[in-house]
Amino acid sequence: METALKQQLIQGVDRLELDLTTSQVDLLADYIDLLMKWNKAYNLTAIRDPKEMVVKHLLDSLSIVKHIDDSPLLDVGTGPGLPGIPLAITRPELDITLLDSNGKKTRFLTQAKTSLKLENVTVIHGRVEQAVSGANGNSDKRYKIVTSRAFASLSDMVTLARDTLAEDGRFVAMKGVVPDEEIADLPGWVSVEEIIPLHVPNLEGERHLIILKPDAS
Ligand SMILES: C[S@@+](CC[C@H](N)C(=O)[O-])C[C@H]1O[C@@H](n2cnc3c(N)ncnc32)[C@H](O)[C@@H]1O
Repeated sequence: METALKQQLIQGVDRLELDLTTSQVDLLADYIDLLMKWNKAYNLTAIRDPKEMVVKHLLDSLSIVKHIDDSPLLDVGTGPGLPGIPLAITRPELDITLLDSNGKKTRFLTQAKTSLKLENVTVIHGRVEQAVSGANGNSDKRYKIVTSRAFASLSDMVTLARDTLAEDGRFVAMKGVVPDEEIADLPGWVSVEEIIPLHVPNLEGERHLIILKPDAS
C-alpha cells in the first residue's frame, strides 16, 4: 500500500480511537493489497479504488470494533471478509467465523486467512440457512454474535440465520440510515435492543448498528 494511503488508514484508526500495534496496521494494509490483487480475477467487490476501499471497507468495518464483546462471532454473507477480517486483525482474541455461499469469495477468504496468519478465523462455504443442519458438513455451533453488512433485510437476516444464534446471543446488523421499515417487518420472536450510531472517518452518510435480541420463548 502507498505511504499516503497507509497514513490515511493510520489517521482513520486514530479517529476511531483504536489502539492498534504497527503490525496490526500493517496487516490491515496487507489485507487491502490482497483484496486489490484478487479482485482483478475474482470480482470480489465493486469498489476498485484503494482509497475508497480503506474508507468504505476497512474504516467502516473497524467502526464496530468497540461495540463487539469477546464472544464467538459469525459474519454472515461476509463476501471478501467484511466486517469479519478487519475485526479478526484488530481483535486476535476473538473467535471469528466467516460464512459465504459464494465459492470464489470463500477461496479468497481461505487464502487471506493463510497469508495474514489469522489463526482466530474459520472459513465456511455454504448458505447460512443450512449452516447448522450439517448440510455443508458444518458443526452445530451456535454463536453469541451473528453480524452482517450488506447481506439482507433485517427480517431475512434473522430468519435465515436464526438457527446459528445462541440462546443468549444477539444479531448485530450494520446499516445506513435507521431502517424503520425493516424494523417494522421483523418477526415477532425478535426485538430491537439498541441502535448505535456509528462514526466512520471520511465517510459521508449515516451508519448505524442495529442490535436485535431474540425474545425468550
Ligand atoms: C452484498 S455482499 C456483502 C459482502 C460483505 N458483507 C460486504 O459488506 O462487503 C452479500 C454476500 O452475501 C452472500 N450470500 C447471499 N446469500 C447468502 C446465504 N443465504 N448464505 C450465505 N451467504 C449468502 C453473497 O455471496 C455475498 O457475498
